[in-house]
Amino acid sequence: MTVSVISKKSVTWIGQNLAAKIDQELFTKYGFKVEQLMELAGLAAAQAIASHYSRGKVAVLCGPGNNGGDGFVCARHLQQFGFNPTIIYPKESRNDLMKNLVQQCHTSNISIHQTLPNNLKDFNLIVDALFGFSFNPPIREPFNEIIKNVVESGIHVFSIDIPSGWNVETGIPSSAGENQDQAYIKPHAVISLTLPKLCLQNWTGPHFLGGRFVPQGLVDEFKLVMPKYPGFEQIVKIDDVY
Ligand SMILES: NC(=O)C1=CN([C@@H]2O[C@H](COP(=O)(O)OP(=O)(O)OC[C@H]3O[C@@H](n4cnc5c(N)ncnc54)[C@H](O)[C@@H]3O)[C@@H](O)[C@H]2O)[C@@H](O)CC1
Ligand SMILES: [K+]
Repeated sequence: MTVSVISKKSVTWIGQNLAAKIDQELFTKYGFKVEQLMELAGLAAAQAIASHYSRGKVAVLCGPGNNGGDGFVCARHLQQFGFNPTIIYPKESRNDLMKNLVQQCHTSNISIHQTLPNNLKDFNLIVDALFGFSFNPPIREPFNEIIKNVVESGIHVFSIDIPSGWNVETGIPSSAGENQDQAYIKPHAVISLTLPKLCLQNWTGPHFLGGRFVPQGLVDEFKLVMPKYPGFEQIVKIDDVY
């Protein structure tokens, strides 16, 4: 599958407040349910992974918030695409949305674990769906230890929306003068959702963009420049080529 490329300069790059505002309006003024957008976000992530990596064993790390929800949806679609996903879900959330996602994966025979498996080395890819645009450092346990182990494993990591542990606007903790003990994901590839966040502006690795669901009224209201998706595609790639 060939993914169309767009220029870095052809979209708006957004900070944490604007990302949260867009999110809120989608659910209030525009009447979306989180499940609807999460399904499209997780599907876009799975499509980006399938376009970029060979089929194999994938460990999907799911956090307690909606970024984690994207991870559960992504795992379901990866299974449909012929991958063999396993979910690692360290901090169970009590809300119905996450409970339903657990049930969907469980009944699809996708195994769900609380801690990293001992055989992590057997996995071909790790999907990072721990934290998205609502992450506020410093990172709390058990996530700091998990991220350290993931980085040490050397396995390629695909991050959803934001590499976990990064400050949403300033990027890796050390560059922001924050605590050096803070672990952070070093992604091999990323998919930004809706619009790319400021933390990735200087990042040069494979960068996908998905989340083709923002209504025109919201685009006009916040004066956003959205990606031009070709045809009926759900993902594009961001590059410096133009
Ligand atoms: N607006 C959009 O485009 C959409 C966004 N979605 C996803 O939703 C994400 C945002 O979801 P949420 O707002 O639920 O938040 P996140 O999933 O980014 O994170 C919130 C969770 O992380 C925990 N957390 C925050 N900082 C922490 C720290 N320092 N240490 C440990 N735990 C910490 C919080 O307690 C909370 O449970 C996006 O990044 C994206 O992945 C999609 O699901 C739907 C559409
Ligand atoms: K993430």
